[in-house]
Amino acid sequence: MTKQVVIATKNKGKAKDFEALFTPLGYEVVTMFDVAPNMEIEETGTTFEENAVLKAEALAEALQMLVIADDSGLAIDALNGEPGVYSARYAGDHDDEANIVKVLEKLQGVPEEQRTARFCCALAVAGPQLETYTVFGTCEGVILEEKRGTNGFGYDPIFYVPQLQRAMAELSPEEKGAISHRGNAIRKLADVLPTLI
Ligand SMILES: O=c1nc[nH]c2c1ncn2[C@H]1C[C@H](O)[C@@H](COP(=O)(O)OP(=O)(O)OP(=O)(O)O)O1
Ligand SMILES: [Mg+2]
Repeated sequence: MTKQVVIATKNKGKAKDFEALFTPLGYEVVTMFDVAPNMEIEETGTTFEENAVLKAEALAEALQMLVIADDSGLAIDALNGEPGVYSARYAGDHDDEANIVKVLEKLQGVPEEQRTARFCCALAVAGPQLETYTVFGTCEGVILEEKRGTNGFGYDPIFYVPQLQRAMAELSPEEKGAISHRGNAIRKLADVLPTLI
């Protein structure tokens, strides 16, 4: 029987990222679409960690199972860390295209050397009999002036990865996982995960 890992997300792009990361480790990824499609979890926290904990604990409580949640976003230096924890709602309601347009407008005229940014990812692990804990991963980059590539999701088309000289949306899911904030956070879970699931 394949081991399953439950992720408290309703973001299909994130789910794909997790599949690329967990499939090679022998886990099948299960999301809220499979186990709690009608559940809404409000993200009332002011940090990535707080929101990740909220999501993980709510779903773990509902399912009485071990759950991982991801709260993530983009922090742009020239915008004092915006959109940050509000990344999904920056231009309204979960509209990736509108969010990108807003970022590009705000950065209009800002030169390349001042367009530095990082993706952040807090993962929370929660479950019955388990004290919830979190890990954090980041990925450094530069905000492009226009979109490049069609892979990934969210802000990937405007996030340039200097290390690979490509936009995040020009990477395969495996290439992204090797350097991404999400991949870096998951690698911090690698030691404990087999003991939990
Ligand atoms: O690898 C990434 N590549 C591009 N964009 C990304 C990435 N990682 C997070 N992001 C952006 C997308 C969204 O605007 C926000 C996450 O918001 P966040 O609340 O964590 O996720 P969500 O609401 O889309 O799904 P859910 O809460 O159900 O997991 O940051
Ligand atoms: Mg969300």
